Amino acid sequence: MTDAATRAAALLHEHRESIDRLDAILLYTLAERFKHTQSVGRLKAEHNLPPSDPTREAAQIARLERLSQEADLDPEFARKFLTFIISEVIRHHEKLQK
Ligand SMILES: O=C(O)C(=O)C[C@]1(C(=O)O)C=C[C@@H](O)C=C1
Repeated sequence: MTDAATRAAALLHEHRESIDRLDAILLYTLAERFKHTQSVGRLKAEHNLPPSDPTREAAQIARLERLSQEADLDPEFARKFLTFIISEVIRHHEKLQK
């Protein structure tokens, strides 16, 4: 291997270590979020509240779009990501209401 290729391989390894560390953070963060939403789902089921709350979602999306601009992340990606997670949460809430 040339020096340049060795340096590139070392850099790739470092980036991949960071990526693995960040993926773990994302996963644990998501698990913690789901613990809170499970509690919300139980509360909603106990009090006959609807699984989804579009007003709350609109506020969350607006906030995330603002944050993603500050964080230099594509706001459209942030919106799709949150919408994907919330749709899974709503599915869990609906199951609790059956
Ligand atoms: O805050 C709520 O009411 C929730 O049920 C949680 C949550 C979310 O995952 O953030 C999920 C569904 C609602 O439509 C809005 C928000």
